[in-house]
Amino acid sequence: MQLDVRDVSFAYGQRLALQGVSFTVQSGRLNALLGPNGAGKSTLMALFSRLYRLQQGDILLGELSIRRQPRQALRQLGVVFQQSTLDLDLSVRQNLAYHAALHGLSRRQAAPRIESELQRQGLLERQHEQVRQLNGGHRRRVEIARALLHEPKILLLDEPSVGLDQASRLALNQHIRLLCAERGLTVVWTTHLLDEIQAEDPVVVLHQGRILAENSAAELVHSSGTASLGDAFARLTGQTEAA
Ligand SMILES: Nc1ncnc2c1ncn2[C@@H]1O[C@H](COP(=O)(O)OP(=O)(O)OP(=O)(O)O)[C@@H](O)[C@H]1O
Repeated sequence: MQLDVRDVSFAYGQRLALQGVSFTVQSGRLNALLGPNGAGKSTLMALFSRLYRLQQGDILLGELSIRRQPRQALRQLGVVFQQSTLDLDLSVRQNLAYHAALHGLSRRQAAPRIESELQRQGLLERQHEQVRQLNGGHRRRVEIARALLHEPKILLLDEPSVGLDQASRLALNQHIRLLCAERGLTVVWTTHLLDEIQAEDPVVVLHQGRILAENSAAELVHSSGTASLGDAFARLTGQTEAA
């Protein structure tokens, strides 16, 4: 499912965080939303998930407008926030069951979905362990399994690899790509870590609340006449590092 951001602006009081932001997220792909600290990535995520109300513009999930059909639109969306929201004292399975109940799934509906998501995330054998026992990478996977329980078409991941070691970061990135390929999931992956982005990935570059570029990573490098995505990013934003 495609996601369209149309002329979205947002201010915290006098402070303008997003200014006339428009871009399209491609269906069934890992789309990178790239920007340095303060670019407006988290604000956009909060608008996608209706944590904040739109002040100007609209966001479309397929044909569904967040402004006009908020409930139906939200049903298409799974979200993993930057800060973990798992209950560390509950088991993996209990965390998922609790979330399923919040989404109005009966136990009978929830059980097979929980099984299949845990299987897909390679966590079925660990379902009865307390989340506290898991490492950072596995906790992220529990959150992803939980975000996919209601079978959304679009998954938002806000800086999902923050706090993970290099091996877990890579594994998580590959895992998400597999979900895109296997079930046509549309993913928005916000990051400031350029090595998580591959040449063919659609990339949106956000800087100081504005879109600076929207293209594949390879095209961004090509059109900026630079040698790497890091250099292209530096040229676009005037920064040497994305962080
Ligand atoms: N609650 C808030 N009140 C006032 N200003 C805010 C608030 N949240 C964010 N901002 C400001 O809005 C702008 C965008 O911030 P946002 O957190 O969306 O950026 P970001 O790209 O997610 O950065 P980071 O990677 O640091 O999370 C920044 O200038 C920030 O200072």
